[in-house]
Amino acid sequence: MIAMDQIIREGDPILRQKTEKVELPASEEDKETLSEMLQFVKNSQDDEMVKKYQLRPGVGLAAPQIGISKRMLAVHFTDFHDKSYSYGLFNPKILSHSVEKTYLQNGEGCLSVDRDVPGIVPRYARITVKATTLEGEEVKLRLKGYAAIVLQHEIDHLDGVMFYDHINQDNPFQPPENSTPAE
Ligand SMILES: O=C(O)C[C@@H](Cc1ccccc1)[C@H](O)SCc1ccccc1
Ligand code: NI
Repeated sequence: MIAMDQIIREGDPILRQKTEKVELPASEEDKETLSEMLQFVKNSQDDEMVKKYQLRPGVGLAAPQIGISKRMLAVHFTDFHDKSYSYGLFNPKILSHSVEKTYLQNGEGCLSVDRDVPGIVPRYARITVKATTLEGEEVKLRLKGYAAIVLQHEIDHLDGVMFYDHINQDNPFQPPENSTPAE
């Protein structure tokens, strides 16, 4: 079971590396790792598990955050319209995105960042992502709003990008042009 002491924190160079594609069909080892990542995210939303193992709640986890520089991530969340997402994804790739941007009005956090970094994080409002699921299925996900934000946050991790890299340093709370807050 993945615990918080296995989560890599900012400052570790692995969080700034571009990850390697996973060879498909995925090995049993890679499938086991991705399955454990998905289970960690689910556990982080279970009150008893959070209390028992001092977990920090999360909606996603990328492989570099547990020290593995591979293109795989797990997400488990319900968006603001009660649509649920639960995936382990190999080699996710953003095929296209909107010009329009969105953002969370309270900014973002990160399981690898043990400090508040205030500011608006501009994200594409709509994205199309292709990937291979933990079950080996090729999927094309058309995402908007909160779901688009979560996947962009996690895919950023696979490219060594942290959420605060996107914050406007001159005016952190200035909404980006052509943007609406996620709802
Ligand atoms: O560190 C991670 O990658 C997991 C992040 C993902 C994330 C943060 C902000 C916005 C979108 C995705 C954690 O989920 S941060 C904690 C958290 C928990 C519940 C809801 C939002 C953020
Ligand atoms: Ni993060």
